[in-house]
Amino acid sequence: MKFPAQGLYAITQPEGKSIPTVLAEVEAALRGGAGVLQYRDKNPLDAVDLSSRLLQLCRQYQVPLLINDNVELALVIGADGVHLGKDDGDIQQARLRLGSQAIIGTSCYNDPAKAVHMQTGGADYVAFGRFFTSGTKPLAAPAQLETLRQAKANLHIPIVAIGGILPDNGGQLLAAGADLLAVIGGLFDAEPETAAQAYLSLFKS
Ligand SMILES: Cc1ncc(COP(=O)(O)OP(=O)(O)O)c(N)n1
Ligand SMILES: Cc1ncsc1CCOP(=O)(O)O
Ligand SMILES: [Mg+2]
Repeated sequence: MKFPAQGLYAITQPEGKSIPTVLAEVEAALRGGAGVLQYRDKNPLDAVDLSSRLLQLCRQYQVPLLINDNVELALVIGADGVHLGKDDGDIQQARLRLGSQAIIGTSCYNDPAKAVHMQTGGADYVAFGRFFTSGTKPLAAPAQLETLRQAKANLHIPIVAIGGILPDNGGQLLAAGADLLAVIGGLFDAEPETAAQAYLSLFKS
C-alpha cells in the first residue's frame, strides 16, 4: 500500500484501554477520514494480537498500517511499514528486513538537513515536531515552522508534522509546508470520527 501524499495520520494510544475500545476508537478515526494509522504502544500487553487486529481494520478502509519502533513486529504481522526515530535503528537495515515496497518513515525533529539525508537514504516520508505542547509526549523537543518551510523547499517526499496538533492550530503547519498532520490526543482524547473530520477540513481550505 502507498503512503498518502497528504492527509490525517492517526497514531494509537492504547495504554489503559481494552482492545475493543481501541479498535472502536480507531475505526471511528478511519470512518472520519484518517488516511494512515501508526500502531504506537509503549507498554504493550499483546502487541501481535492488537496490531494484527488493527491491520485487519486498516485493510477494510484501505489505509496503510505502520508500526512504531519495531521492524520485527511489522515483519511478523505483515504491516505496511515502520516509523523509526533516532533510537530505533537505521533505515537501511529496516529496508533489508522489510523489502522495497515497505513504507519507512523517520523522525527528523527540528532538523531539515537530517531530513534531506534521510530522503537520500531511502525514507518514504519524514516527520518533524513537536510543534505545540504535547500532553502525550511532554518532553519532546520543540520544532519551528521555519523547519517546515526549509524542508518543503528541499524534499520531494511527504512531510509530516506532529505534536499537540489540534484542528484549530494545524492550518499554520500546512501553510508552512506540512503535508500530513500526525495526531494522538487531538483524536483519541476527543470523539475520533468528528475530530478526524475537523482535521480533514483543514486540507480543503
Ligand atoms: C509520525 C511520527 N512522527 C514522529 C514520531 C516520534 O518518533 P520517536 O522520536 O521515535 O518517538 P516515539 O514515538 O518512539 O516515542 C512518531 N512516532 N510518529
Ligand atoms: C510521538 C510524538 N513525538 C513528538 S510529539 C509526539 C506525541 C504526539 O501526540 P499528541 O498529538 O497527543 O501531541
Ligand atoms: Mg521511536
